[in-house]
Parts: sequence; C-alpha cells; structure tokens
Amino acid sequence: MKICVLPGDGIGPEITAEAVRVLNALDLKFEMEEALLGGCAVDATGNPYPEATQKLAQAADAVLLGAVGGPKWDSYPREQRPERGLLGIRKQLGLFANLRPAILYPELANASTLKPEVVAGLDILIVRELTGDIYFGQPRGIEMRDVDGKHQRFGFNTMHYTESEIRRILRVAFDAAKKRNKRVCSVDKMNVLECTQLWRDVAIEVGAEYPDVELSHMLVDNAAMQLVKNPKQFDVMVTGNMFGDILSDEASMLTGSIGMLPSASLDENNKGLYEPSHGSAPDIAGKGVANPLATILSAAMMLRYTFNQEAVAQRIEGAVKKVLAQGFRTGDIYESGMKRVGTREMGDAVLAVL
Ligand SMILES: NC(=O)c1ccc[n+]([C@@H]2O[C@H](COP(=O)([O-])OP(=O)(O)OC[C@H]3O[C@@H](n4cnc5c(N)ncnc54)[C@H](O)[C@@H]3O)[C@@H](O)[C@H]2O)c1
Ligand SMILES: CC(C)[C@H](C(=O)O)[C@@H](O)C(=O)O
Ligand SMILES: [Mg+2]
Repeated sequence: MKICVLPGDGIGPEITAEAVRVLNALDLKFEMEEALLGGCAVDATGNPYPEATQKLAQAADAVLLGAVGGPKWDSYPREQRPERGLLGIRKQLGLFANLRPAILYPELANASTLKPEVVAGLDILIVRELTGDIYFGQPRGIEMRDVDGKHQRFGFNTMHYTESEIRRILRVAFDAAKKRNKRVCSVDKMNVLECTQLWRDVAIEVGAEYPDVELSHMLVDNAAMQLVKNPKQFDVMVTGNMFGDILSDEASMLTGSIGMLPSASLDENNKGLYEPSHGSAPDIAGKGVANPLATILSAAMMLRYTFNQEAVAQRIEGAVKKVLAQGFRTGDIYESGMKRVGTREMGDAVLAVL
C-alpha cells in the first residue's frame, strides 16, 4: 500500500503530519514517501508539480495531500501558481470524481451556523466533477482587445463539458445514492449556460438507467439558498467543478467548520487523492492551531475507497467522534466549556482513542 504524501503549503505540513501519525498507528503496513507540490515546489524547482513528484504520485496507490497556495505566490505567473500544481495532479491522474461528504457530528450541533434542529442528522454527499468545466476550458487568458470602442484588457475562460465527462460523474453519484437514501439532486445553471443544459440533458438520460433512484434538478443559485434553508432535503448532490467547489465550502459550515470536511478525488479504478476540502489557511499557518480532523477523515476515506478497508476507515471515524465527545476542540469548532487544543494535541487525542 504505497502512499505519496504531499504536505504542501501553509497549514498543509501541520495537518498532514497528524494524518500520517494516524495511518502509522494502524495495524496496516504502508509505504509512505513525501514530495513537493504547490508553492514549496515552486520555491525549490520553479515548477508547482515537479517531475519527481509526478513519478511518485503515478507510482503510488494513493496520494495524501495537505493544501497548497498562499499570498507569497499570488502574483507569480500562472504556470508557477501553486494551484496549477493541484489542477495538474488531478488532471494527470484522471481524478474526475471528487467526493465531499458533509456530515454533522452530533457533538458539533452548536458549532454549525444553522439551528440544531435544522442540521441534526445532516449527511450530504457532494459529488463534484473535478477535471473539466471552466477550470480546464480552452482557450483562456488575458489579452488586449477592443471592447466598446476602447482598447483594454480582456480576460476569458470557457466552460465546457463533453457528454462522456458528464455521464461518468453522474454514474458515480447514482451509484453512491443507491447505497444511501436513493436521491440525487443534480445542480446546474441550465437557464443561462448551454454547457449546463447539456449537463441536465445527460443527467436525465443517466437517471433513466437508475429507476430506483429519484433524480431532481436544481439551479445553482437556489441550491446555495436551499443548503442553508433546509439542508436535510439533500442526499447526494452532483454538480460541475466550479459549482461544486463553492457549494462544498458552503456545506462545510453546516458541519461546524471547513476544518471538518474531508474529500476523496477518485479515478475510474478508485486510485485516489485524499485532501481536506479547505486551503492552506495562511492566516493561521505555523501557529499549530489548525484543525487536523478533515485531513484525518480524508485518510479514513483513503482506507475506504482505495484500500478497501471499510472497518479501519470506520475505526478512524469512530475515534474522531469519540474525541469530540470527550470535548476536544480546535479553535474553529471551540465553544465554551470544551477543551481547547492545538493541531498536535488533537492528533494525540485521536491516537489515544485508536
Ligand atoms: N486543496 C487546496 O490545496 C486548496 C483549497 C482551497 C484553497 N487553497 C488555497 O489556499 C489559500 C488560502 O485560501 P483561502 O483563505 O481562500 O481558504 P482557506 O480554506 O485556506 O481558509 C479559509 C478560512 O478557513 C480557515 N481554515 C481553513 N482550514 C482550517 C483548518 N483546518 N482549521 C481551522 N481553520 C481553517 C482559515 O483560517 C481561513 O480563515 C489560497 O492560496 C488558495 O488558493 C488550496
Ligand atoms: C485551490 C483550488 C484550485 C481548489 C479548487 O478550486 O478546486 C480548492 O479550492 C479546492 O476546493 O480543492
Ligand atoms: Mg475549494
């Protein structure tokens, strides 16, 4: 079981270290090797996804990633932006299916931004397409153009999806829903965007292959609103790359914090990259206060999807639930009366339960 570990930037190394400790505490033998991705890779090699990292990631069964990016690199040319490294690895490894489960641990009911009765028992799976959409559209760029008779800078990206890209992500969503509550809500903006009209047409076709799963459609602006109005109406939400990016950050707050939202990015054969849904959190980097639970829960997803170790995945998720029940809280989920801890102590608490 080969794991390529990419700590990345900002809080990345702090949170990844805790997930690695958790993996090493299990009765399983992993081969782990670390490499550079993101801003740290740009600093060392000039390339956000250097060749050495590509080799390691391609040879591994799974990748564990912290996060990339930070203000230091925001003004770098596009090809040297840390985020390009992340898009590069997702594309190169064919990781088209991004699973982002928004689950409320009952112990965090008060940390949610919604009233406890609105979120109690919340368990939504966001299925986000990850290698298409406006993120990878051609052409893209900034040019000088004549606009309204004036010569000025003109920025452009194109949104595009092929039928087969839509079909395969819809199938992931329907297959997941079959094992859950048998409801898929497909989120698009078909009232404006042709690309997502195609999305809706294909969703209806794929839906016909799954008569036992109920398919509904929702426009993305309404979906953003419904998520905070009545999130429990959703079981599986499936959507494109950009809408999924935004809706998953929104959904994270229903669970108490973005520091609680793990993710799996899978290819056709369940080779996967596992990372928290949040970023490198430059505002708290290096302080030892970041919540490592999203990364630890991402490691649990790795055991579930890539290594077929469902029982071990559940052991880790159970340990997380237990430390929350014991009152351990990092700053992002802290409420009075609880034990405020830092990144390392939260990792210690999970290890103690394991
Ligand atoms: N997958 C990734 O690597 C990834 C994802 C998102 C953003 N980014 C990058 O990260 C950088 C910062 O982005 P941003 O500030 O918009 O989003 P962010 O997710 O890094 O941070 C948003 C807010 O959430 C907090 N936060 C995030 N993770 C936390 C954790 N584990 N514990 C406690 N608090 C946490 C941060 O302190 C901040 O206040 C940017 O360069 C962005 O491109 C990377
Ligand atoms: C850093 C960025 C490229 C990335 C994305 O937009 O996919 C991030 O926001 C995420 O959610 O993983
Ligand atoms: Mg995001």
